[in-house]
Amino acid sequence: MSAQQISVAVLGAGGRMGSEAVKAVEAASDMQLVAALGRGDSLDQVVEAGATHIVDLTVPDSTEANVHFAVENGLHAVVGTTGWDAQRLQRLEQKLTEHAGVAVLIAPNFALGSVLASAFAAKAAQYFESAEIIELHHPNKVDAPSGTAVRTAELMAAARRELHVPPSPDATESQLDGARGAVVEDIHVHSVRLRGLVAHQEVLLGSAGEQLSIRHDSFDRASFMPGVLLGLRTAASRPGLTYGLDGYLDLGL
Ligand SMILES: NC(=O)C1=CN([C@@H]2O[C@H](COP(=O)(O)OP(=O)(O)OC[C@H]3O[C@@H](n4cnc5c(N)ncnc54)[C@H](O)[C@@H]3O)[C@@H](O)[C@H]2O)C=CC1
Ligand SMILES: O=C(O)C1=N[C@H](C(=O)O)C[C@H](O)C1
Repeated sequence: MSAQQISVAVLGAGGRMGSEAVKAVEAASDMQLVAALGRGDSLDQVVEAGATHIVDLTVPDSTEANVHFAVENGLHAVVGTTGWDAQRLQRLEQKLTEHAGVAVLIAPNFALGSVLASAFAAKAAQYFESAEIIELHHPNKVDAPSGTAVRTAELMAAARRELHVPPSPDATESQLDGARGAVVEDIHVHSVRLRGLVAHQEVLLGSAGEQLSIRHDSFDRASFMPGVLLGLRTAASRPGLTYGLDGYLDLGL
């Protein structure tokens, strides 16, 4: 093993994403897969195997404990699992202050096109009256709205606040529960679950007489793997918490 090799443990290795990540790490000449864990496996295996990095692609209920374990053991973590709300992020930041030099990347979406689409949407949301998000996924997804949609809404809302853009106009007075979707920081988010889909998102922006749609489609989970590898290659040089793969990219937007 060369000195520069990254020793990776994949958590959630039997899942849709985890199994892709196992293949991607095995195919990377600068990485070595040292452990592949599924539900019920002891995290101690990660340390015993000599991992320097973990990739977490598990479930929202498990990810926080997995990442805290990694940090406590001095391992860098690249995390794609959803469920990282403000409280979890805050607890993780606190934990990282006790373990200087350890890096965690929480990436709601590893696909470069998706990261770009969210960044474009945030910029564009400053210039339109109305802004809503539709996310569309395979029906086996356990969470709604998607982590990507939540992050996109947060970025859009922050950008709109910066320019004092008022909330989107909406005259709805009565509705069936859920008819207007979930509301994330004033942005309505609609979740579609449909057999045949993988991971898709459309941001709709409207002003008088015009509409801009910003759409991204992942047709295959291979689309997420360059981002996973980028995360693994970059993490050690970016100690502390990074939320969003855009934090490792120079998007200049
Ligand atoms: N950031 C990104 O680009 C992407 C993120 N995701 C997210 O990744 C997560 C996984 O998605 P999928 O692979 O589609 O789900 P999945 O259900 O196919 O895979 C999850 C796997 O984790 C295993 N698991 C559960 N708890 C575990 C634990 N404590 N230790 C080890 N393994 C454990 C399960 O048995 C299962 O095999 C979801 O939160 C999903 O939203 C999915 C696609 C892209
Ligand atoms: O569960 C999925 O499939 C995906 N999950 C992530 C999310 O919730 O945003 C990333 C991508 O959308 C695929």
